[in-house]
Amino acid sequence: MSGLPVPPPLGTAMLPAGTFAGQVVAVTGGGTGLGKAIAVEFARLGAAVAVLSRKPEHHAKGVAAIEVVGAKAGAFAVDVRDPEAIAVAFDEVEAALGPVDVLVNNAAGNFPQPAEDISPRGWRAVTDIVLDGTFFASTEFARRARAGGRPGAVLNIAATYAWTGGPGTAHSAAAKAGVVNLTQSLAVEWAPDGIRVNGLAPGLFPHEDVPPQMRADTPEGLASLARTVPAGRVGSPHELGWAATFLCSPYAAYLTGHTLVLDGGNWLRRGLRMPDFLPVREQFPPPPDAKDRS
Ligand SMILES: CCCCCCC/C=C/C(=O)SCCNC(=O)CCNC(=O)[C@H](O)C(C)(C)COP(=O)(O)OP(=O)(O)OC[C@H]1O[C@@H](n2cnc3c(N)ncnc32)[C@H](O)[C@@H]1OP(=O)(O)O
Ligand SMILES: NC(=O)C1=CN([C@@H]2O[C@H](COP(=O)(O)OP(=O)(O)OC[C@H]3O[C@@H](n4cnc5c(N)ncnc54)[C@H](OP(=O)(O)O)[C@@H]3O)[C@@H](O)[C@H]2O)C=CC1
Repeated sequence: MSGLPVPPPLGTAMLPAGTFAGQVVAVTGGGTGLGKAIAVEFARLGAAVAVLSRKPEHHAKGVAAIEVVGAKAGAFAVDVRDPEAIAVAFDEVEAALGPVDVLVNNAAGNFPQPAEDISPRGWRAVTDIVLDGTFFASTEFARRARAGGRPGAVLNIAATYAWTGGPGTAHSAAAKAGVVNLTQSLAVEWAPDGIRVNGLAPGLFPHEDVPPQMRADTPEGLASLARTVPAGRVGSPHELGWAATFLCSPYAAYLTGHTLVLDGGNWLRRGLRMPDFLPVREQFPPPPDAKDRS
């Protein structure tokens, strides 16, 4: 045995068919990577899915992937850093598909860089998208659900370095830590309204849309990444979709305020004896065309 068993293939149902029939699910950043995989799993279970993000080319990819599994889809232009634009996008989703029942806060920005090299605008871009964007979208969702007397579910996509921090991720890790904490505050505030708020923290889930600095493109690169994980492999995006649909489903009706880690045991692998320490500047050397911010 060289690790944990492999999962069933893409397309295998985990929850009963129609679990989200008649529901509208909004996924921020649902046109690429993990957001797209999550959107597709909701669609497979009967939801109409709204993709909320900035770029038309990502809208087209998300809608195509959702429609392929036979579900209704729509794409709506929004920058989650702008609360007024979020309100407009929710109006548009309601007009096109109906009121949102499930919100997945998946949109993120990230670029690995030593902390002292992150410019103020770079810091704000990442933390505004990840933490402020999650807050703005969640509160817009909850105000509408409460006004309509509808229950609902919010799922916040975190990362395992939310608990540990880590080299090259000062901005992203701080923002994700805020997201995990926000998940807990909103869960307790909104439980009386029938709104559950949970989180999902992925480990290593490489895919074609992740920015070049965070990619493992070659088979050798992927194999070497897999060897770093106790499970012996990286995650498949549809596995994240299964966890996401479970957390937002009626089968998790008593589960709120929890952030589930899905990482093949990776964040627990620290031992008494570790590989030689590699300083952040050796892990993430500046690209040749990097701006000189000194
Ligand atoms: C190997 C397996 C995978 C491992 C994954 C590990 C964990 C992954 C976690 C993730 O979150 S993956 C998600 C990553 N996805 C994205 O980042 C996609 C979207 N990204 C963006 O849109 C940009 O990168 C952005 C910067 C986050 C936001 O874009 P925006 O248009 O608002 O900003 P800009 O005006 O372009 O830039 C603002 C500011 O940021 C600086 N900056 C941008 N990119 C970089 C970079 N690569 N390196 C250094 N600095 C960067 C940019 O220069 C601006 O600052 P100033 O120059 O004006 O000071
Ligand atoms: N891939 C991995 O291994 C890991 C990923 N994660 C998390 O998983 C989630 C998905 O990441 P992943 O799929 O890998 O990355 P992607 O880069 O593929 O996805 C990021 C998405 O966010 C959207 N987005 C970015 N900025 C904004 C904004 N200002 N407003 C609205 N949408 C925005 C982008 O769409 P657009 O450009 O159209 O706006 C894009 O679809 C993120 O929360 C990430 O932090 C966590 C740990 C590991």
